[in-house]
Amino acid sequence: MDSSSIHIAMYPWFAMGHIIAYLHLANKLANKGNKISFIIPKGTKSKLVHFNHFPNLITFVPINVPHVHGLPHGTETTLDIPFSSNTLLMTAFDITQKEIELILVEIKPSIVFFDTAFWLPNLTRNLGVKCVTVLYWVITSPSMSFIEYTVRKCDGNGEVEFPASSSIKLHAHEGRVVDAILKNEFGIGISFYERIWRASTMADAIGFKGCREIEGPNADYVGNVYRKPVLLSGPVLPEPQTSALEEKWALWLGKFKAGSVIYVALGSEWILQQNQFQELVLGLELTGFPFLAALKPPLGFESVEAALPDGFKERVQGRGIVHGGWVQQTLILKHPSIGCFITHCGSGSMIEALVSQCQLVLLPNIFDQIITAKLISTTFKAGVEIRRGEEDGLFSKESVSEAVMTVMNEESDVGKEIKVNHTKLRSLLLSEDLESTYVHCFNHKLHELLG
Ligand SMILES: O=c1ccn([C@@H]2O[C@H](COP(=O)(O)OP(=O)(O)O[C@H]3O[C@H](CO)[C@@H](O)[C@H](O)[C@H]3O)[C@@H](O)[C@H]2O)c(=O)[nH]1
Repeated sequence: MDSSSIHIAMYPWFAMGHIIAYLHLANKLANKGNKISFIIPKGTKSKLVHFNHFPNLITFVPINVPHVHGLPHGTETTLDIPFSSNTLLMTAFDITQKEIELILVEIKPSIVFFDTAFWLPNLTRNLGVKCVTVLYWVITSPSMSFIEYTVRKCDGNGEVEFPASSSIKLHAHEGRVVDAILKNEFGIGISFYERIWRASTMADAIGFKGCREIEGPNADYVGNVYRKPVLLSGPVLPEPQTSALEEKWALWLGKFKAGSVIYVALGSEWILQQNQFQELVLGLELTGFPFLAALKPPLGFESVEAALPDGFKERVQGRGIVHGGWVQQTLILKHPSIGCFITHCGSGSMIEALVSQCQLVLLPNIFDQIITAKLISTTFKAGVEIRRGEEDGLFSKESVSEAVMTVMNEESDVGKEIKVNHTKLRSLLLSEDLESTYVHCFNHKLHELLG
């Protein structure tokens, strides 16, 4: 390690969206010569090694996830459980505190990146060396600033000016999702918002994945609220995977003409109700386009096959697949046959979507996804949201098909406008200097934090 390199430890929340995004950042920082100790649940390693481009500098530090009553044995990430059980997994995450302290004492990093582990800054006080903590959010800054603004508005305490570009109107069902962030328990005796508040108050600096060109001054708003330095890492574009697309997908996708296949994936957490699962796949059928849907089995089902509508499999034979397992999303999005991506707008998928050539259809579920979907569909007009009931938030097969047809119909003016706007965002994100400048400044700021 040369004198300008830093030893950084990273401990993201046990969600693949967080872990993978942290690993992409680890690659960018390793490329600058820094050494990273990447703490992960031990069973996730096999899904992550392909993303590690600097095995000489990025070391996985596997830990055991403690068992918590109510979670299936062996649960390690949100991928393994329904969303409603995330609070139990968060309890398990909090129980790792002692093990994390022992690891930090042993490896003595100079900087620790963390997100939902609000207790982590306290642990670094006893390491015997200076250690700076960075609360690094892979959740976008418009989402975080929206939550902070909502809290301050309710308290009648809006002394920090809110970025006007982010004044967002929510439907009734979306408002309830934001309310849950503020009120529901997430881990024992603490809400998600209180976690955010404690972590932001305790950290030495707050970092965000993202760039001002797309997300505006939202990160600065959050920094001002907590009076903390803000670091922006830039979009942290995924590095190409070191593996090739699985042959079965390459062969299947290769059967269709360029830009004709709809790819659907709703991230690693969202488990649909059976009715919504069926409306989604029936909507795909209705479009008449070929499709590949990578979905978790709906609530109460062991497999996706068991939950399909009657006769569906036979009707879409040869042109549609509903797959219940993990797929190589970044490689699928690069396949020339894919023309449309129905995404839940998780921050990882969104960036992958924006740098792809696909038309975007948006189906958000939880709070940050809702804010991101509004930014992309309303501010940038680079995607179309699937219409849902104002009160119940439900979508129908007709609304799924309608959104897809809007962007896939070559005669549609809206579709054409969306393509142009998406191309602008893609060009911005892929422009030669954008990412390298952000990473350079981010690395520089880390050195400044160390004094
Ligand atoms: O079959 C799959 C499914 C997902 N992925 C990858 O897994 C990541 C998923 O990340 P993301 O799109 O961010 O979705 P979630 O895992 O659902 O994300 C959680 O974490 C995100 C980051 O905080 C939040 O934005 C989301 O709201 C939250 O659900 C992406 O890189 C995908 O490419 C695959 O490779 N294969």
